[in-house]
Amino acid sequence: MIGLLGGTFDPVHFGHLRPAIELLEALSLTEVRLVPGRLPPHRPQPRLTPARRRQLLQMAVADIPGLVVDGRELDRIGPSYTVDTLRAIRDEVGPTEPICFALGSDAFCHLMSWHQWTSLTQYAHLVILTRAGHGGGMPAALNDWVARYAVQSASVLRAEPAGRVYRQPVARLEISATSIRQLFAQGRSARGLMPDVVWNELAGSGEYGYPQVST
Ligand SMILES: Nc1ncnc2c1ncn2[C@@H]1O[C@H](COP(=O)(O)OP(=O)(O)OP(=O)(O)O)[C@@H](O)[C@H]1O
Ligand SMILES: O=C(O)c1ccc[n+]([C@@H]2O[C@H](COP(=O)([O-])O)[C@@H](O)[C@H]2O)c1
Repeated sequence: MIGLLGGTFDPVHFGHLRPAIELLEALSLTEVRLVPGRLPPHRPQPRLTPARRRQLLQMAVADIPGLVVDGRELDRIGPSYTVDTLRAIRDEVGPTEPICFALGSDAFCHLMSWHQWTSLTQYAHLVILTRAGHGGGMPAALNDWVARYAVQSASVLRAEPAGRVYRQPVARLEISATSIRQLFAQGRSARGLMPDVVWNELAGSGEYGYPQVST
């Protein structure tokens, strides 16, 4: 059973990595693939280029067994729709291998606006990760939909290739890429919020406006 965590990763931080590691262990996954999007369909375009976000992600996971980068969305032209990614991965792994697509509870709340959202569970299970600072607010219609597919035991995920919704509690880390970009823009340190190798790279390059040049 493999896991996927899609995102913008602008930049990657411990709020991505720690939940991914906990997911790997809790569901005994063979691997968790971090899948950076090239052209997020739903938000302002990332500050860093696709190539740079891929490079930083690769640096971040280099020493973490079980976490790998899947760059297929960066290599694809057009909006990075998750349904296209899941369909492609399903074709690769075959019809029986369970796939778990994980997403934070904040992202999950917007699921009904995603491209062909009802088809997502044709290809994968959806795993909702608890996210600090996000107090719920799931639309009633989505709540009803979840109730039809939700399972309480991870063993059910293993027994079927796709089609279920599961909640995985993970460490509540109040870290976001938005707040990290703000720290950089203010010339403040973001050390400790991401692997040192990523921090050193970003701090040294002046990306996100760091350090501020005083006039
Ligand atoms: N601190 C966190 N805890 C749990 N899940 C998280 C956390 N940060 C991000 N995620 C989840 O990881 C996935 C990718 O997130 P993304 O790359 O957009 O990071 P972000 O910090 O939310 O970025 P931004 O602040 O730019 O929106 C999403 O499913 C998101 O919900
Ligand atoms: O497919 C869609 O229409 C769609 C709409 C919004 C978000 N997503 C996916 O949700 C994941 C988390 O997105 P984000 O905004 O937190 O980076 C990422 O894999 C996105 O591609 C996908």
